[in-house]
Amino acid sequence: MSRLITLRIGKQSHKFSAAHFTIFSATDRERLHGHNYSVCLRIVAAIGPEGFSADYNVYKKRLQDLCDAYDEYMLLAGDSPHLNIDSQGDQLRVIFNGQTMYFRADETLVLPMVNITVEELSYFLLQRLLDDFDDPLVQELELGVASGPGQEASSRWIREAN
Ligand SMILES: Nc1nc2c(c(=O)[nH]1)N=C([C@H](O)[C@H](O)COP(=O)(O)OP(=O)(O)OP(=O)(O)O)CN2
Repeated sequence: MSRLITLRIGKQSHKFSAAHFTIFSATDRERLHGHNYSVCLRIVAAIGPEGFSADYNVYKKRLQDLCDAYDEYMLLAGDSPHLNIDSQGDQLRVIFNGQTMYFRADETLVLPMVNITVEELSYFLLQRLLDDFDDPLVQELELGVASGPGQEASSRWIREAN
């Protein structure tokens, strides 16, 4: 039987500030606003022979890099069926329900998700973490994103049994 432990990582610096609007339906959306999103990670891993499991410094750095990559951007849901997004010189033109909005292209990220919600962000950031992940001791990862205190969603990866 392997000895499993749980590591929880979520430093104060593991956050990013971004602007967005949640889309509720084809005709209903929030006004543009921002959040200080915070990101945390739960790691379930087998303990190794040296008395530690996953080196948390590695994951602290990975979370920080992820947060830095999305900090101070306007986030748009590139897979939303309700948004029409096209490039107009140095601007992105976004049409929602007949309303047109323009955002600076270099300050906007169009992300592959259907909505900019904590649910979608947690899944997206977890996939980015898994993109170059190769720690055989790790059995489970759960990445949480909070848009403020008390409102968080998380997405989970579990290693498949061989
Ligand atoms: N299931 C989800 N529901 C909602 C999400 C989400 O990501 N997943 N997001 C939002 C809003 O973007 C966001 O929460 C804004 O809400 P609002 O109440 O205006 O303000 P705060 O988040 O700052 O929360 P306070 O309680 O007012 O401090 C909505 N729903």
